[in-house]
Amino acid sequence: MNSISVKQLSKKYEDFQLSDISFDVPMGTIMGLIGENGAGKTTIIKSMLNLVNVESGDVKIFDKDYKKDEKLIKEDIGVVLGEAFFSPMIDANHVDKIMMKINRNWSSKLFYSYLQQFELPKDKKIKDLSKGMKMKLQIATALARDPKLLILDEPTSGLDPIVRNEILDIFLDFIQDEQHTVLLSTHITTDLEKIADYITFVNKGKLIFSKDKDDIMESFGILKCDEEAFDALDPEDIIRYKKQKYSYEVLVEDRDRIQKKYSGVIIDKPTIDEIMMLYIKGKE
Ligand SMILES: Nc1ncnc2c1ncn2[C@@H]1O[C@H](COP(=O)(O)OP(=O)(O)OP(=O)(O)O)[C@@H](O)[C@H]1O
Repeated sequence: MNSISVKQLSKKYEDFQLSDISFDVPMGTIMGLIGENGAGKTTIIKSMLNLVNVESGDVKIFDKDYKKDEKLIKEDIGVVLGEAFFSPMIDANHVDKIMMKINRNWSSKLFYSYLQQFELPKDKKIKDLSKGMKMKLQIATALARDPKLLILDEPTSGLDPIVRNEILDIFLDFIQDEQHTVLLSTHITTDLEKIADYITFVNKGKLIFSKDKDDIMESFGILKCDEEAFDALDPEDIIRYKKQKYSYEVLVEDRDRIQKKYSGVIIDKPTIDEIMMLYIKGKE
């Protein structure tokens, strides 16, 4: 069963068009949403949460319609959008009191256990917390509602590697029972290499791919060759390429097949960053 199913989502801003975005997130998995600044990641998340009006698209969360069943669905979603979420003048104790009143799924016990785990003070005003501490407080607040689905926009940006790893471990723990799901957007693709099951890549409002991460890592390759070998490549095998001074870097898919087809060429296993860079900056 899919926790999230997005079909042909389109949203237009004056200078930006999100076109026909479709992807599924199976229950019990972590999906990473990647793309450069302004690619449309936040717009996808906001559209799915019905925070902005879309031109078209069909979004199902827990198999329910995101607009018709919005209230019901949102009881089971923890959201971290990376924006100010409470008055800067209150502290974590106050957050607990407010959330207890407005959310029937709220667990103070869980909240305080996350505060302890994240080493967050209970009585320091939000305005006096560091950027990383503010983000951790938001994540603790989202988790303390005991949601089935966590949706986070750049949850680890600005956090040091140790805290980032702690947070990634929390996401991994969260999905352990196969009943919980995480969708997060990020620029830190190495985080996704560690924890994601699926990756959805958008560029300039268009879907490039939505795939199983292990398939991505096993299938894509960067072929390195000289001009003569490049000229001999079948254009169908070239996804994108970049010309260096004396050589070419070519993004290919199904690298074992390509390796057999062109003997003597070097094909490296790429990182997600390298795949992204070649898709965005490479020539077709
Ligand atoms: N409310 C708005 N009105 C007009 N344009 C908007 C609005 N919100 C976003 N946009 C535009 O939509 C495009 C996509 O923005 P979005 O925030 O979705 O990108 P993103 O992939 O999340 O980028 P980043 O990684 O920088 O957060 C940008 O060109 C942005 O300027």
